[in-house]
Amino acid sequence: MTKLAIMGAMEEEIEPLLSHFKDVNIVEFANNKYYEVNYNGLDIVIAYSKIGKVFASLTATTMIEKFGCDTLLFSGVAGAINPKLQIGDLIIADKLCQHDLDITAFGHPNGFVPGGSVFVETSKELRDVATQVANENDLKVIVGTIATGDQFVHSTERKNFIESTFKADALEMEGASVAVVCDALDIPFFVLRAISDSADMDAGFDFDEFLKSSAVNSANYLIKIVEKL
Ligand SMILES: Nc1ncnc2c(CN3C[C@H](CSc4cnccn4)[C@@H](O)C3)c[nH]c12
Repeated sequence: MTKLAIMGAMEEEIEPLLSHFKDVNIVEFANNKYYEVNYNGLDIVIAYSKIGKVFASLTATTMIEKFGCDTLLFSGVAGAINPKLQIGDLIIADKLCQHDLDITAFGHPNGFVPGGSVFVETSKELRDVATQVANENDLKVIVGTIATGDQFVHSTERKNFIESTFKADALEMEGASVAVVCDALDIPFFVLRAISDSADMDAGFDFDEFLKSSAVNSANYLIKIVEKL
């Protein structure tokens, strides 16, 4: 029986999801709150990790190892790199990387450490469900590469580095952590983001303006995917 983990990084990314459920049981653990619900017979654990790769790794690991989740979906917002991505647009990750992981001093490529890999792929099965839902609901969704790093990117210089180095389509601060954890624990996972800004000098202003509406875009699409699982 599937037990689903639904994760975000910020409260604003999870709040639009939690509002769909009643009878929520709250479990406090490791300085965080985990919300347990049952939806159409599906046991679901929902949490927002707090910002960044370390918190995201802790939450993803907890949802799998402590709560016994066997599938993990991430919903949230992201900065756009691919110019086809406008604010509010949806992107599903086919693979993710860490743009700030750098031991190039030892001849390794950006995003690589021994024992790891530059890119981690998401679950094709979950992506196929998502694509079917997008087609059924006439939703425009891009499938692409998402780059993760422990920084809010707000400069074209950093954005261009990420684009040229990883050919990434969007960037954020948690997805690749979830990818490494789920890959290591052999848990199918899926990362969905809606664009909140363009990671350039206006990113901070756009982010503040569009966080909520973009988080709702992602959450509404995710709920439709959950209903298909
Ligand atoms: N340009 C960008 N660069 C890096 N990441 C992002 C994201 C995705 N999320 C949003 C949030 C920004 S930091 C944060 C801190 N305090 C308040 C709000 N956000 C962090 O969880 C990563 C959207 N746009 C991004």
